[in-house]
Amino acid sequence: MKKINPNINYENKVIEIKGLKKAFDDFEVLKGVDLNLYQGENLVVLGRSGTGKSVLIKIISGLLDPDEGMVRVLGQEVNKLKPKQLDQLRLKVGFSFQNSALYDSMTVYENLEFPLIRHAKDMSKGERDRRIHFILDGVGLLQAINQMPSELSGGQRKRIGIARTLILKPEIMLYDEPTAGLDPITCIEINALINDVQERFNTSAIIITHDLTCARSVGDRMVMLLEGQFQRQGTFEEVFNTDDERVKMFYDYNFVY
Ligand SMILES: Nc1ncnc2c1ncn2[C@@H]1O[C@H](COP(=O)(O)OP(=O)(O)OP(=O)(O)O)[C@@H](O)[C@H]1O
Repeated sequence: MKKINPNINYENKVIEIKGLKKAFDDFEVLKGVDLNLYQGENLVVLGRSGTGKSVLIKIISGLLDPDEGMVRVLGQEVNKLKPKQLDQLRLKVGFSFQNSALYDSMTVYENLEFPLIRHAKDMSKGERDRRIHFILDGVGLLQAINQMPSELSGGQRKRIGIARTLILKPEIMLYDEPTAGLDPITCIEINALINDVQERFNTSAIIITHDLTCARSVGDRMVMLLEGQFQRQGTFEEVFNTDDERVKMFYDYNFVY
């Protein structure tokens, strides 16, 4: 269970969402979602498969347009931005995908250098080198710097994927199912890393997960998407202390086999 985090700034909303709606044909996925992410906070978004968690994250990162509602990220309304402004904003929002998607033909070093060459064109080779060492040290994998992704375990690849997202120093991290497909011990390590990233790099984060052990250990707050809306939110206990059968089923699925 996570301790109360004194570093969250509840005066500063880094993401603010109001009345967000999104449908595909006549299937309404998000039916008027309100959500705030505060600076320094790790917010967990829970929900069964197909409830619209990924759609939410895609709208936040400007990959999908909302049908209705307001989505403000770092003070900017995402769907009102011109393509160049959106590109600039995206550099401040790190997206850690489910399958870390490293480039197999590049070493760990080259995987981390690639986004810097592309997006930080003024950075000298020496600065890039220092940044890569700093970030790799931060995720505990400096020793893997010259290895190929194929030589790493699933958990290590996940760490490098997170490192690659961190390399551009994002203010917000979006983690999509960070522990999916990992064994329980590696899950614990990734959960610890997510908390470490929050502390060391001062990031705010949205973590999408089905894994309640992950939710409980990384979430300062959690919200549960049920039938297109956040119907439960608060601490882990506040979310799950309910007679709502839909919520109980979600809990039982995780802890009772
Ligand atoms: N581009 C799209 N076109 C049509 N339907 C879509 C599109 N993207 C998502 N959907 C539908 O929206 C619903 C929510 O999808 P989403 O991927 O957000 O679910 P999820 O909660 O992330 O699920 P999971 O936990 O399985 O990843 C699904 O029914 C999906 O089929």
